[in-house]
Amino acid sequence: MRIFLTGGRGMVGRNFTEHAAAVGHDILAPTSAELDLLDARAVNDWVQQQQPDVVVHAAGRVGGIQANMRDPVAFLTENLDMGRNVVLAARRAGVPRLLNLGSSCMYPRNAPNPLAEQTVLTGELEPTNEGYALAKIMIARLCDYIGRENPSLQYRTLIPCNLYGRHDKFDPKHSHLVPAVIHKIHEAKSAGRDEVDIWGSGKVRREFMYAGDLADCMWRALDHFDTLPLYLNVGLGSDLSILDYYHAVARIVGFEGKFVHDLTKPEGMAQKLVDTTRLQTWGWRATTSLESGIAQTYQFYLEGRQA
Ligand SMILES: NC(=O)c1ccc[n+]([C@@H]2O[C@H](COP(=O)([O-])OP(=O)(O)OC[C@H]3O[C@@H](n4cnc5c(N)ncnc54)[C@H](OP(=O)(O)O)[C@@H]3O)[C@@H](O)[C@H]2O)c1
Ligand SMILES: C[C@@H]1O[C@H](OP(=O)(O)OP(=O)(O)OC[C@H]2O[C@@H](n3cnc4c(=O)[nH]c(N)nc43)[C@H](O)[C@@H]2O)[C@@H](O)[C@H](O)[C@@H]1O
Repeated sequence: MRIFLTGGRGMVGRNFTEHAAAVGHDILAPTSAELDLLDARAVNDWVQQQQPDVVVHAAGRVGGIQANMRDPVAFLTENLDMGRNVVLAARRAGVPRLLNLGSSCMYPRNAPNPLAEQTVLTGELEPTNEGYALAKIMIARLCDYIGRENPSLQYRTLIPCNLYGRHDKFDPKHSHLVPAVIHKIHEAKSAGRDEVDIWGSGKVRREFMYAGDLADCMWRALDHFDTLPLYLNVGLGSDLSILDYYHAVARIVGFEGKFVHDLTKPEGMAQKLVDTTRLQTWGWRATTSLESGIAQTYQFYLEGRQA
């Protein structure tokens, strides 16, 4: 396959290109410096020229709860503009297949957990990431509409739960929970501190999948494109409390100190667990345990610090 991968240098993109299934495929993955996805004309020209068999849209402005709260304008407009430019360029060039990456933030804050695909757009969104979620919903819907108008174009959306893994972002300004906790606990241990702060009560729940598993699912999606529903949740089907993640990282890093709660920090959704019924019927499940995923991510973090 000749694949146009956006976001090829990001966490999802790198896990996708590093997967064993990537061997033998022609993956075109320009960086943002080579192709700015905010530039509609450049994206159109590029797709027309390259004529890929499939587009995998894994670029975006992505970050944890605080980054989303700090910069809702950029999270909305950049994700909307990139998505629109990529999807419309694919349609204009007649690219028959497109795999779009959504996010579990697309679900209403009060939708019943586990979050089923048909509950998108049935209620108000979580305010801490509303801008990002709005953009994600619009691009997923754009993909639906295109398929309705032209059934020969199969544009599908995967809706992953929270992710972590190799090539994650560890800078506290942008990081999601798991890389943030790895960085905090490693720093505390290295400095001989016996206390680490947890944002919030530690009681809210999250479902974190290893990005290598998502990459495996994406490759299966490309190999079985005809069987993909319009929206497909990609998750583990189980979640843990924030405190559980702190304990899991502490075990791997070897930190024996205590945790204190910073209740001034935001908590976001109380729970965000995706319904995996459709995923199971489709025939895929994640295989990396939390311990193994955190150990591999911590190894990656340590290599980055030595470099
Ligand atoms: N991380 C998660 O927890 C999570 C969970 C659910 C869904 N997702 C979805 O998965 C996808 C990938 O996320 P990720 O975690 O891999 O993000 P990431 O690591 O932040 O990577 C984002 C990528 O987008 C590219 N990009 C940003 N602005 C661009 C622009 N103007 N032009 C071209 N490329 C641009 C960046 O390219 P350069 O590096 O070349 O600048 C980067 O490679 C996103 O759609 C995200 O919403 C992520
Ligand atoms: C998948 C992502 O979900 C994101 O929501 P969301 O799960 O709350 O994003 P995260 O930042 O991964 O997780 C936030 C949850 O972890 C708690 N938490 C505890 N300690 C920390 C810490 O040190 N750093 C961080 N970041 N959180 C921490 C935080 O209170 C909140 O309940 C969206 O904002 C994004 O748009 C994205 O879609």
